[in-house]
Amino acid sequence: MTVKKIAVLTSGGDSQGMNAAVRAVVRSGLFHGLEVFAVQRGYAGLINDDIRPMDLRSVGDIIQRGGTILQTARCKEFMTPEGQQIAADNLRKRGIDGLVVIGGDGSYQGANKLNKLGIKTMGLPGTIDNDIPFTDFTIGFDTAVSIVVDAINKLRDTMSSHERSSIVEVMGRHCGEIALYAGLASGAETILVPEVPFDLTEVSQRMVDNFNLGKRHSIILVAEGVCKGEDIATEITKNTGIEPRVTVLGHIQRGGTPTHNDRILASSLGDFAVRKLIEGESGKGCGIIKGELVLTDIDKVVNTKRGFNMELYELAKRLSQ
Ligand SMILES: Nc1ncnc2c1ncn2[C@@H]1O[C@H](COP(=O)(O)OP(=O)(O)O)[C@@H](O)[C@H]1O
Ligand SMILES: O=P(O)(O)OC[C@H]1O[C@](O)(COP(=O)(O)O)[C@@H](O)[C@@H]1O
Ligand SMILES: [Mg+2]
Repeated sequence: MTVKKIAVLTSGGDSQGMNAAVRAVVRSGLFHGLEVFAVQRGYAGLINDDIRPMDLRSVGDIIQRGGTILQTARCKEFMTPEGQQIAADNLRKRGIDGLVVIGGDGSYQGANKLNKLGIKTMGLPGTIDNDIPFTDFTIGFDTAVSIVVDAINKLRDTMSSHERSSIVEVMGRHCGEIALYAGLASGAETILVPEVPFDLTEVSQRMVDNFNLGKRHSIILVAEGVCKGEDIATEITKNTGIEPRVTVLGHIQRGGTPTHNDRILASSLGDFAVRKLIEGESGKGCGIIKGELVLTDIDKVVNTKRGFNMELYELAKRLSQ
């Protein structure tokens, strides 16, 4: 049986493009004759029954906005079977039989639980971390990388004027994708990610060699999942006497207007999720692989670790000599 009433929520860390995805789900659902509801504050809103009907105008003027108009939450209560049951019951009592969850790997775990409780659930990859498998990119990643690259451009100006080295700590909870892409795009000499072991003595020596080779500055990009940028700086100073300046970009990476890539990805995936729900699919994660929209069992998505692109990593290393 196909769905008649669906809901959409955003969960976990917000990401640029979540609004574009909400807009796509609402407008595509209405276009196909469904009733569409929005849940405020992710899974917390499901438990608190904070659910409202949406119309075409409720998602006007949001495609260009960062953050999420539906707000988001990290909800402990939803981690319990009792919380999940309340959430499913609140949807059911309104006759809502389909749910689109826009969030990261944690939110996918929650979507999987709701699917097992009989709610037809679709996951949309919304996180800056790009840590979800079975999609080349997550919504927000492109914008976050652009922000990091822009910041490094600025740092280069001052660092090269002083012939200094810079350590930039970027987000990525257990995942080095932001560091990898931003590092390659900004010409960082060293990229430190949780997926690849490294030796700080070698990293320190590389910095010294770079200056001896005539470089006027040196950039180390470290994913927060490795350690704090300050810890790397302390170690480098101990090894070499060089005093790198540390910049922690923090939540700046999660704000601002989404790039056109993120808006297009969000629009395509939001519409895809709705069409697949109508076709009777459920318990799937939506993704894009080599330009093609794909569905993968959400059970498989949450039980698979995303692979790391060693080719790009090696390329960044070769080109930053
Ligand atoms: N194993 C799980 N079972 C049920 N719900 C979960 C699980 N893991 C996470 N969630 C829910 O998803 C929310 C968002 O997850 P989180 O990891 O914080 O962000 P993200 O989805 O961006 O990775 C959590 O606060 C929790 O409510
Ligand atoms: O916003 P918070 O709660 O400080 O969380 C920070 C975390 O959220 C992220 O920005 C996004 O991660 P999630 O998608 O898992 O929420 C991580 O890169 C970062 O570690
Ligand atoms: Mg996550």
